[in-house]
Amino acid sequence: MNVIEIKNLTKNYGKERGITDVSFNVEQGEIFGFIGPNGAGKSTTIRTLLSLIYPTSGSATVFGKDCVKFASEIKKEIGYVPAEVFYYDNMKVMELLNYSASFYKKDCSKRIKELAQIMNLDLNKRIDELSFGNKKKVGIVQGLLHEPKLIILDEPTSGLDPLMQQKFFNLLKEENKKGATILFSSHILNEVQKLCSRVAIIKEGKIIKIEKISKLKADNYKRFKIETLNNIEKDYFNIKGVNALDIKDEVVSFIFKGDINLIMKKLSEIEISNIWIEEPDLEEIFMHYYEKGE
Ligand SMILES: Nc1ncnc2c1ncn2[C@@H]1O[C@H](COP(=O)(O)OP(=O)(O)OP(=O)(O)O)[C@@H](O)[C@H]1O
Repeated sequence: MNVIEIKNLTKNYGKERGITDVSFNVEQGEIFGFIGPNGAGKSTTIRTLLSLIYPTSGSATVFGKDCVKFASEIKKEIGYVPAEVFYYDNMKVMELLNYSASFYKKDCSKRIKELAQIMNLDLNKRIDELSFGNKKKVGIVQGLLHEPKLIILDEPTSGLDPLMQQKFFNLLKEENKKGATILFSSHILNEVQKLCSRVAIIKEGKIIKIEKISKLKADNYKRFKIETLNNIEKDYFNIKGVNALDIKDEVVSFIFKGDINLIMKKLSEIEISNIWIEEPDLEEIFMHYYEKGE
């Protein structure tokens, strides 16, 4: 069963492009990633799903219900963590969370305390005393306190330190084990890979690929920078999977996609003095692979 079904969803902001003909489904029990560079249309898609904005054309359903017609009913089942959180500064964290909980007809007080403990959030602080990261944690607790069946997260990790990100990911995995379906939007491929089973990739308002993470992982993108002891022939690295090749004197750099053994063999045949192997960011992968339709 599909918890989310998005069909040919288009949203224009006047003459500005928002999203164009976006279609994808999220199955029950999935952790589904939604990735794309800044301005690609992730927030627009999510905000349309939540009826915070209305589609220009196309439709979407959540739990089989049209997201515009049944907006208020659907909202009770969704936990939403927005990309940016704005609060009334003079409220205490606990007051704010109790206020949020009052929209759901159940006692959320135990869960609020549990979540605050997991996320290391002081419930007695005033909102205006909190750092950006701690405000983000308030948004996370606010989104999860009613134990929603569908969790929608829009770039939720910005502002969280690596330890807290890990705790948050564990929390999401637990919610998922308990049965929650998760839509996780991000522009960081690496974090989506850690958590999700499938991803939709959006670029300039259009879905360009829907892929299993296992396939993306097999693609194994790496950025190489190598310092060689001798000058390298221009076409030495001209092999399948190598992109953005740049050779300047003894410094060679490129992005590689494919069987890592192939490139290691190539490297073992030349004398090198230094090497850096890093994860390319999503922008680079988009620029050098998806744009070319590889
Ligand atoms: N309120 C608005 N008015 C006009 N244009 C908008 C509005 N909100 C978004 N857009 C445009 O819609 C497009 C998609 O933006 P959106 O915020 O959905 O992208 P995103 O993938 O969430 O990016 P980011 O990671 O930067 O938040 C962009 O071109 C943006 O400029």
